[in-house]
Amino acid sequence: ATATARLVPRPPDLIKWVRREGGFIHRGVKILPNGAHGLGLVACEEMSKGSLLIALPAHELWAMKLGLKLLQERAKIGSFWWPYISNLPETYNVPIFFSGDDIKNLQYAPLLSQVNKRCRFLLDFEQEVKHALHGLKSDNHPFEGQDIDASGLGWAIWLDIDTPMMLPLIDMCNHSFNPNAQIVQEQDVKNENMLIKVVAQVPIKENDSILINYGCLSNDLFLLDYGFVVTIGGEELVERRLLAALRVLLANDVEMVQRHDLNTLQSLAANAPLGTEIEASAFRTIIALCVIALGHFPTKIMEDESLIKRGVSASIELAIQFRIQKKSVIIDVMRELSRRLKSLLSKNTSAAQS
Ligand SMILES: C[S@@+](CC[C@H](N)C(=O)[O-])C[C@H]1O[C@@H](n2cnc3c(N)ncnc32)[C@H](O)[C@@H]1O
Repeated sequence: ATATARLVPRPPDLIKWVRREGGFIHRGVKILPNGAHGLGLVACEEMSKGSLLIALPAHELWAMKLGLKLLQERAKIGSFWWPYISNLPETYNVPIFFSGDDIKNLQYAPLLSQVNKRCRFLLDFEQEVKHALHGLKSDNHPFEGQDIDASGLGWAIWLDIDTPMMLPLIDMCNHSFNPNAQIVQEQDVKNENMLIKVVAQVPIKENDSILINYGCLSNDLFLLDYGFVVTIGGEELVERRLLAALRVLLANDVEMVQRHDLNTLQSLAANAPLGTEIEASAFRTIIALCVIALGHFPTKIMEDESLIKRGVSASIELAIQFRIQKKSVIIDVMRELSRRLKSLLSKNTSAAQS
């Protein structure tokens, strides 16, 4: 999503519209371009922890299922929802819009099965809607004569995947796993309606982006639902629980295991806590798991690179880059563990010789 790729090139002012409709927006909150993330909300002044940044006015449609309703509204220029809808990206760079060739190029099983499932659903749905609308005159047509196809439905449904709500302005917030703001829902004291607010979770400095956590999703789902991936690979070389589990499984001396606390067993820095032999077996097992994981990819990195060179759509390039990154993380782990294994074994040999 970029600043220019809106449904309307010069959309009406969303902030003004939300305020006019009774919503609250902190005076320091602005919509600004946010690099490769498209538009985003930015703090133009310091805000303390707990500050109310946005409160949407209670409105039955804020919490309404989107989908077809959005498509219906998209047809009505100047409708109540127009300032919101016209600010939405025209399309989303997500695999729902992949073509058949793109899907073949992707060749990555977990994503492919999701894409196929969704595409099949959209295509079936397109047929059903077409059937129901067949022969309707335009003055009777619920979508004002708009052609309702799988891609339009995909556009509408995309918005509905994780947040089954219309959240004008709030949905301008970009994602981070270290968010500085969060969405809270509160019952309005005056009536039954839910109030939806964004509140600063930590102190926010001037010029900071206002970021919320979209959820603890896997990168596969981030790519599928939002068209981006977050940095992969953590600070640790080996997942701590996996390391502890392997050390314990491979050990045959219960007492020796019991002499160590869980933190030590989970730590790669704790040098071979159960002895060199167990440590070497644990490293070999992890290296073998890496080999199996690499074997599950249908392509080699070189093939991925040549696919990109041949020229593919932006979404496919992102998916392929993601696949390359995943493989690189695995290869780096194998390389580092092999190095550690070698040094472990050589220390062992020199200890035995002396
Ligand atoms: C709910 S919208 C956020 C507003 C959006 N940036 C815009 O310009 O309308 C979600 C989209 O923002 C972008 N985005 C949000 N967080 C991101 C992140 N951490 N990295 C990359 N892109 C991100 C992606 O394009 C995603 O599909």
